[in-house]
This record gives sequence, C-alpha cells and structure tokens, in this order.
Amino acid sequence: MPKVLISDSMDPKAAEIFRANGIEVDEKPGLSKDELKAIIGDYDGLAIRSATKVTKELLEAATNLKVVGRAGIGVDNVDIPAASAKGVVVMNTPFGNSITTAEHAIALMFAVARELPQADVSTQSGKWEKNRFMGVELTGKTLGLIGAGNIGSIVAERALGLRMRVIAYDPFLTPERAIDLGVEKVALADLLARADFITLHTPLTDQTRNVLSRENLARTKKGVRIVNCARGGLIDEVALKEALESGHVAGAALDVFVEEPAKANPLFGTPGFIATPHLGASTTEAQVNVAIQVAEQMSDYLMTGGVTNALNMPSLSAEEAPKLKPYMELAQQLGSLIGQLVGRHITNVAIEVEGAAADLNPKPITGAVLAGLMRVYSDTVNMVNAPFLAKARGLDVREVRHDREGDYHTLVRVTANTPDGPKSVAGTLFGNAKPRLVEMLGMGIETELFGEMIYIANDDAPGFIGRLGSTLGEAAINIGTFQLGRRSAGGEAVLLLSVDHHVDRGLLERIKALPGVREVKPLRF
Ligand SMILES: NC(=O)c1ccc[n+]([C@@H]2O[C@H](COP(=O)([O-])OP(=O)(O)OC[C@H]3O[C@@H](n4cnc5c(N)ncnc54)[C@H](O)[C@@H]3O)[C@@H](O)[C@H]2O)c1
Ligand SMILES: O=C(O)CC[C@@H](O)C(=O)O
Repeated sequence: MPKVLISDSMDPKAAEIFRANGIEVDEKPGLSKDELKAIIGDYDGLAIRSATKVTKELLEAATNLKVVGRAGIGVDNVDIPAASAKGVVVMNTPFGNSITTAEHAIALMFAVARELPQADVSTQSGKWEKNRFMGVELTGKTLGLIGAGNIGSIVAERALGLRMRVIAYDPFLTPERAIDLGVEKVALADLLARADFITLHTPLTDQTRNVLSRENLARTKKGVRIVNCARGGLIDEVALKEALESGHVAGAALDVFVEEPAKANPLFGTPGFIATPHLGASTTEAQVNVAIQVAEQMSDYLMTGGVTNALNMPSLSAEEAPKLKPYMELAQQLGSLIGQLVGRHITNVAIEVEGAAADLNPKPITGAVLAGLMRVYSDTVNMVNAPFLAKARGLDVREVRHDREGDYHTLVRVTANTPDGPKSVAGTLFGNAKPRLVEMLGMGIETELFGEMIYIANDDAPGFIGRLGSTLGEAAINIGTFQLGRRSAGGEAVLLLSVDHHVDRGLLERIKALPGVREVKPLRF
C-alpha cells in the first residue's frame, strides 16, 4: 500500500481522499528540515503547500518518493530539476485557488485606495481621524496588470466590473485573448507610465525578478498604488519603501515577501504600506479545492499511473492510463531491448506507431521507450527522468505516427541510429494487453521479453540448434522459451531464448565459440 506524507497544514479532505483510495497517510505539518529528512524515505508521495521546502538534499533522502503534490500554484519551494533527475513527478493545482487569490488582490486594491487597515487601527485606538483618511475611487482609474494568466484574468474581469480601465503587460498574452478579456495589451514602459493601480500576477522567474525595480518604480505615475499577491522578489522592497516615503507611490499592499515568513521586513511600519501574511489562497473554499485536487491527482498517479498537472511530465488522464499501460510496458521493453543490443552508441532514436497505437497520446509511449533505453546509463531511470537524461546525453528523439494499416492491429517500432547503421525492433499487443516482440533487426520473430534471456545472431545452418542446446544443457541452464527468426534460409538468423538461470561470462564465451555464431548478448527484462 503506498504511503503519503502531508507535511503542511491542509484541509482534512486531502487525507480522507488518500484513505478512500487505499493509500496510507500521515499528517505531520510543521516538521523541521531534519525531522522531515529523517522520515521522508518511508513515503511514496509528499503533499505540500508553501512551507515545506523540497530541496535536492531532501530528495536525496527520499528513496521511495514518486510524487510531490503542491496544493496550490507556485512551485518555487520545489527543486524541480532535482526532482526530475530523481524521477519524482511534481504536480500542482493550477486553478483551485485562483478566484480566492484574485479576490484578495481586489480586496487589497480597495484597502490601499481607502487605507482601510490604517483607518481601522486609528478608529479602534479611540481617534476619530476623519480628515486623515482621504481615499481615491477605483471607478475610471487605470489598472495595470503585470501578468494576465489565470489570476490576472480574473482580476481583470472583476476590475472591469468596477468600471476600471485595464491594461496588461504579459509577453505571452495573445492579442485575441486580450480582446476576449477586454484589456489593452501594452509594453511594460507604457503600463508603468499610465497605471493608477498596478497588480502583479506572474511567477517569480529570472525574467520577472525585480520587475518593479528601483528604475521601474521611478517610471511609474506619481501617486500609483501597488498590490502584490503573486511572489516576493517581483518588487525591490527597499526601493518601494523609499518611493512610499517620498510620496511617489501613494500606497502598497503586499501579501508576499522576499523572505517568508516575513517576521521583519524593510517595509514594515512605512506610511501607506499594508501587509498580509501570504493569505492569497487562504479561504475555506480554495483550501478545500486544492486539498481535494492534490489528493485526487496524487492518488491517480500512485494507484493508476494517471498524470494530471505535472510540471515535469506529460499529462496522462486516469481514463487514458489503463489503455496506455500495456503500451508503456511494450515501449519500455522495446527501448530496453534496443539499448541492450546497441549499448551507448545511439545518436538518435525514432519511435514509430501505427494502427491502434497511432490514436494514442504518444508522449507516455516515448517516455517509456526512453526509460527502457536509458537503462544502459542508469538503473534508477524512469519515465520522469528518462527524457531529461536523453537530452543531457544529446540523444535526438523523433516521434512518427503512421496512418497506414500494417500486419498487426497495433505496432510500436523503435529504431536507433548507430555508427553501424539503423537497428530496429518492433512489438504489438496480443489481446490489447500482452506485449509481444514481433520484429528484430528486420527479421520476424515473435516472443515475450521477460526475465533472463540470451540473444544470438548466427548463420542459419543445420546442427546449430542441437549444439547450442547441448552447450546450455552441459552448463545446467534450462531453456524456458526459444524463438528463431531468419532473413532467408541459410542466411543470417537471430535466436532469442529465455533461460531459468543466470548465464555467466564463461558460458557466453562458449556459445560465441560455436560455429556460425556472429554475436551473443545476455539480456535482462
Ligand atoms: N498569494 C498567494 O497566496 C498566491 C496564491 C495563488 C497564486 N499565487 C501566485 O500568483 C502567480 C500567478 O498565478 P497564476 O495562476 O495566474 O499563474 P499563470 O501561470 O496562470 O499566469 C502567470 C502569467 O504570467 C505571465 N508571465 C510570465 N512571464 C512574464 C513576464 N516576464 N512578464 C509578464 N508576464 C509574464 C504568463 O504569461 C502568465 O500569463 C504565481 O506566482 C502564483 O504562485 C499566489
Ligand atoms: O498555500 C498557500 O497558502 C499559498 C499558495 C500560493 O502561494 C500558491 O502559489 O498557490
């Protein structure tokens, strides 16, 4: 039974869903880094929010970990390259808290427009400072969105409802989408010069870090009000403090900070500044949404292989997963066979599908071929890390889908280009479920690929099979299955035999010494 650890506080629905799916679950929010490291090796899945830091060091200790599920959007607390290298899938829940976070941005926009928190503190302290708190209306003002993805779009929709004019800077926003949203797509310089309010809705990347730098803050309209519910690091906090103090920026509300938890921050105490402790996603509705979603996604992956919202692997729906599973087994076997035959000399690989296989999502089939193929480099390779490993090795991968009808109702062929020319293997599914090799190096041969096997290339000649049988018999090696393929009578032939015992180097040498043998290789599946 797979085991999942929930290491941040999460709605109880998550644990309920894991248990209902037959997964054992421990809820241990608030563990220290060392405590987490000490127990992570017991778990197949780790469900987190933003407090747990999934570092390379933690992943090294996570010897059984298969999936990290982030109940939320931002995954900057997960070292995704390190997770990919370890073959761990990283998933998030990209929509579950979008409305809630957009509403928080709108709430903070009202709060900076009318200085609501400051007015509250003043009033409850017995002052009645009616003249101190002179606000501004949102109606008719220009809102500049930096980032118009899921949350930015919802903010735009709400702001238009408030009769604001909305302009957006987002290099990936298409003109059509901007028209659909009713926003004007602008350059950053234009946004800075025109916006009365600026809200930020981008991830923190090398491109977005410090997007509101000292220089860019200086380019904003005097009296601008700024809201950040996205990520700390998008704004230069010290420069913002100075801009608030000088009055260039009239107000700023931040939910996110460069350092979190933000127990001390240069902005604290600055006039016109409002802070919330990363509350963007903190509503009952959003927390239930993300908890349910992350638990369902992780359960699907652990129990059926379905992949949804993964950041380091192609998606595979729970409906597709059972259909693709035998194909992935076949693809992995073919990749493994070609890898064992050719070794590390492959420069590029083509994965062709025809018949029923051509109607399927090709990515999992490619991932499985690469997982089999890359075993020549690493025993710990799987579908998550194989494409990364292939890329790192400079392997060129091509997917080809054929419409043609072949001899088999479904077929996957893997062709590797080697210094000795192309080498290919192909397989089908019997009864849509059982992988079978049907072609090897251009010769028809039909067999299952399993356990310990021996591959022999030889000259097709009378007496060879008898001599081979005697050699194996003398070594007390029992033959399980025995399949023969040949290019032509008396020409080149291949043999694939499964054996019940490990075949040692000495025996392989004796087989190689038999007359007519061109090549011998042990295979393992
Ligand atoms: N405060 C919170 O609690 C909270 C809650 C949820 C999400 N978030 C954060 O909000 C942010 C936005 O989330 P989302 O769901 O809208 O993400 P999203 O991926 O849907 O949208 C991000 C947008 O940023 C745009 N973008 C990327 N690079 C850009 C650049 N250099 N300049 C301008 N735009 C750029 C993208 O094109 C995209 O449209 C994320 O950082 C997420 O982590 C915070
Ligand atoms: O989990 C949280 O409270 C914050 C989530 C938020 O930052 C996100 O990126 O989804």
